[in-house]
Amino acid sequence: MDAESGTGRAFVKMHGLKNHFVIVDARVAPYRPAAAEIARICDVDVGVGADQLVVIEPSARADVFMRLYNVDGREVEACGNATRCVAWIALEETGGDHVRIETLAGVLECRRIGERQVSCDMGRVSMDWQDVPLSEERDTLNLGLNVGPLVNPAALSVGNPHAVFFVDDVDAIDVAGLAPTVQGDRLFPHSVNVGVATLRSADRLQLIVYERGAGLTQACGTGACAAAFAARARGLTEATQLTVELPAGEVGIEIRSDGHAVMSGPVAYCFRGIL
Ligand SMILES: N[C@@H](CCC[C@H](N)C(=O)O)C(=O)O
Repeated sequence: MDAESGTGRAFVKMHGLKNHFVIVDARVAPYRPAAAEIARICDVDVGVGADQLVVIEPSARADVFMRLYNVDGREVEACGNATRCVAWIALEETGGDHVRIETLAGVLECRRIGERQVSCDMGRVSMDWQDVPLSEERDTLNLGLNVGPLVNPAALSVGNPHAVFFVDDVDAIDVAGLAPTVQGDRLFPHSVNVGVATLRSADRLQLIVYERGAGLTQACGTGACAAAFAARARGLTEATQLTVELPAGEVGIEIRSDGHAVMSGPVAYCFRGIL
């Protein structure tokens, strides 16, 4: 099999709360797709359609290695919803209750918690400006960046970069219209996933995420981790177990005392095919 071309490869399409993934198993035959091919596969008009392309590779440190590409072809470090999907594939293969997934952001521990329900330790959330990364030293808790009604986000890394704005009513915000300006700010040398959140109660957040390289998605797992962590860091809540409501449904986020975010939520199969 040609490592550059996806033609003829089997894939499975899965989603985690309608965050859609084309998943290719490259544990036997290597697969390093070019940006144009990734864009074509993820384009629902000419390809399969997905928010990210996910490639499963062998790992020397964990059960599998998960490689992630955004629609624009950029390889990215982390994806919460894809982690649950790949974990479910590995859990079905092993029949066990626990799998380890290596990513560019580290090795993630994942557990079966029900039928097509997975819990993943997404690692330590960082508010160090160099980890996000930002282009210069700033207070990441109060970044002081304003774009229209979006004011003063927190900046965080969940392996990948996030800016989280808290607003009174997320439904009143034109997230798709405003987020590209945030992403283009010189503070974010690698761009950023933009989350807009409203605290609905002490342990419940509503969140919309405009993802880097994918735009508005129905759910973003790392975005949910970032919003829950930021809500606590800002002192908006003291809850350590939060429910995050995304357009397509809910994930549970536990913020552990060691700073790790543990995300729990569903996975679903859509269909299988040949590229
Ligand atoms: N949908 C994901 C995040 C995917 C990567 C993101 N677009 C980035 O560029 O960092 C999730 O569920 O976390």
